[in-house]
Amino acid sequence: MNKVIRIGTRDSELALWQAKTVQAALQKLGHQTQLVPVKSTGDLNLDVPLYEMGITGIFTKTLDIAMLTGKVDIAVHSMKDVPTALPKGIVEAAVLKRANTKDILIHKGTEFLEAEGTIATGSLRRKSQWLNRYPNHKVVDLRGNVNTRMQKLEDNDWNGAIFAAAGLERIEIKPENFIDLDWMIPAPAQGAMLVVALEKDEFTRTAIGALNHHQTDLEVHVEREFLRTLEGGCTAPIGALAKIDNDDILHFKGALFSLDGSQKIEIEKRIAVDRVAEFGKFCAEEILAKGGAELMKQIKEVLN
Ligand SMILES: NCc1[nH]cc(CCC(=O)O)c1CC(=O)O
Repeated sequence: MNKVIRIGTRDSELALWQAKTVQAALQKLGHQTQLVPVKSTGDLNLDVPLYEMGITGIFTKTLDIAMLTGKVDIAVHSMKDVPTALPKGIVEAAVLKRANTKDILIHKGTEFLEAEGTIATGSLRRKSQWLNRYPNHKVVDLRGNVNTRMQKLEDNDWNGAIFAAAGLERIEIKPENFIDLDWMIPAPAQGAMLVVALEKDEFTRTAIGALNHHQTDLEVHVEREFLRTLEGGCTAPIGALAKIDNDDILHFKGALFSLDGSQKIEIEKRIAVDRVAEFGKFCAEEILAKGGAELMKQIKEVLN
C-alpha cells in the first residue's frame, strides 16, 4: 500500500517550518506528502464534546480534530506544547532529534539584571524561575507566536523577554542581543518535535516511525513522566531536563516552583539508560515528598 501522507500544520512561521522539516524527511524516504494548513476549529460541527474525546491542549486542539475527522494523517507539534495525555485514538508516531533545549533572554542591554527591571513572558515556569533568581524584578505577561512576541518586545519598554532558543533558531530570527539562561530549567520536551498519527493508521505510523530519534525519545519521556506525575492536569511551574551522555548515563534535573518564585523544590539525579523505566515518576515522587505535594495543592487552588 502507498498513499499521500497529509501533514497537518498550524499557520505560524514556526509551525510551518516544523511541518516542512518533517515533510522533507518523509520525501527523502520516498514518501508522497502534502502540507495541509489548518486554521481554526470554529466551523467544525462535532457530535462529541471535546473533553469527552480527551482533547485539552490549546496549541494542539485544532490539529487533533483535523486528524480525528480524517482531514489529515499526521500532525507535527513542538512537543512541549503537547499535553501528556493524548486524545483517544491519537498516538505518538515519532520524536525527532532534539535541537537547542535552552531558554534565552532577548534584551536591550543587561545592566538591569543586577538592579531593577521588567521582563516579559507568558510562561508560569519562566516567570517563577526568573523571580526566584531576581526577586526585585517585575514580570509582565507576553503572549502570541514567537514573531508576535518579538515584535511586542520591540514595541514596549521592557528590558527583555524570554524565548526558547530552538524556536528562534529554527526560523532564523534569533538576534545578537541574547544571553543563554543556563540556570533556567526548560519545559519538559523543550526543543523536541513530536509527530502524532491515528492509532489505527498502521501505514502512516510505520512510515513516520522511521524518523524517531531514540535518544531524544528516551530523554523527553523521562521529562514528561516527571511532569505527568507532578501536575495532575494543571499547568504548574515545572521544569525538567534529561540528557544522555556518551556513557549511556541519563542526567536528570527537575524542579517545581511556587507561582511567585519564592519556593523552589529541585532534584538532580543520574541513572543508567537501561534502567530509566519509571525514573521520571520516581523523581517526581521525591519532589512531592519534599514539600511538592503541599505546594501543588496551593498552586491548584490559585489556578483552578
Ligand atoms: N509555547 C510556545 C512555543 N512552543 C514551542 C516553542 C519553541 C520550540 C520549543 O521550545 O521546542 C515555543 C516558543 C517559545 O517557547 O519561545
